[in-house]
Amino acid sequence: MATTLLDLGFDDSFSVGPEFLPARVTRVDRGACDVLGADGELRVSFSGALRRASAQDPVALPCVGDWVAIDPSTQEIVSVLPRRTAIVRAGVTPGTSHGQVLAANVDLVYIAEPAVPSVDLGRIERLLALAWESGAQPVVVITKADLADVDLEVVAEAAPGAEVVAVSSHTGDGLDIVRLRPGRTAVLLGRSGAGKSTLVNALSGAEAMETQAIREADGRGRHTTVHRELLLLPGGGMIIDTPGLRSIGLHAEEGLAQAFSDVEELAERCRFSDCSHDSEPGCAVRAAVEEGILPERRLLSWHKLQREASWMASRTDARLRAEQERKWKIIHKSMRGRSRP
Ligand SMILES: Nc1nc2c(ncn2[C@@H]2O[C@H](COP(=O)(O)OP(=O)(O)OP(=O)(O)O)[C@@H](O)[C@H]2O)c(=O)[nH]1
Ligand SMILES: [Zn+2]
Repeated sequence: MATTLLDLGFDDSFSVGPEFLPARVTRVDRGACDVLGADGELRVSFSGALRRASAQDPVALPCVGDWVAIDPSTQEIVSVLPRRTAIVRAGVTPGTSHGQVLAANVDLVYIAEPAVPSVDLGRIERLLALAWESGAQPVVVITKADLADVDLEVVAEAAPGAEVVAVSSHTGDGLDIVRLRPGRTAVLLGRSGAGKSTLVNALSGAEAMETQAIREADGRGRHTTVHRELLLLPGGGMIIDTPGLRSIGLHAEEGLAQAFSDVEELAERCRFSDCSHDSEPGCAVRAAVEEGILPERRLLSWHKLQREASWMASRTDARLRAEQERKWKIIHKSMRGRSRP
């Protein structure tokens, strides 16, 4: 069965000029991309204009999941189409755009959290903030559900607005709930060892991702899922597996507000509109904790992630700029190397 643009998630909201071909990025490395289009797979490079634009602003670089316009005569990407959703690594300060887009045009964010040793609600909350910030719909996926019973109600309390499901890639339980309709794209987030690759393999019914055995065989050990890849699943739908996002920073103020919509709602009744729910008089959030309406853990989490978000905001801009400049130096060096006779 041939893959159509619709199967890849293309719709009226994306458009390219008549002289260009639309295609979806499945992988990016060293200034080139693998893309999938109506005519199948292609390896394409970046046009000069795109290189220049990306040097100014790394967010202009194509990333996995992007829809791009290809010039068929040069096999180059001439532009990245406006993203419907974007998972961004901390560093995008509002008003500037020094950051890194990890995945684009994702419909669902699967937050994988293993049932064992124990479900870490704090990590789920942090990834939920990131997910909400992306514009995609989060789903909390408790993995390895064959190993422990998890109270999904407790998880749901930490995840207002998100569906919570339990799956086992080993027994197949719950897999049907996370299967995707054709044209839909999910990205998997979660710490290393959460069972992301195993879940992708279970959904694709094949060894689509590098397995741990291979990783160990090549002597590099674990944590070496190097390439972000967009995979077409056999029953339709696409899944993006990113490297273990353990250190993903938080820069998601709106996302935080949504991940903590219960706290935000209570905060409307605080005496001060800028209440930090700390020691201010008339704090409705602390009152709710005292009355047992809001779990204290939720308020502590909220404090922790708020602090982290503002710390990231002050720190990441400079660091990311340096990182991107270094990257571009390497790319420019390799381009110079290539043009020598
Ligand atoms: N019992 C059980 N074990 C699982 C399940 N899913 C994954 N595992 C095991 O958990 C370990 C880690 O799984 P991976 O799929 O490699 O985890 P990952 O999230 O891809 O890890 P990184 O690539 O490091 O980010 C492996 O030993 C898997 O066999 C499951 O549903 N049940
Ligand atoms: Zn308050």
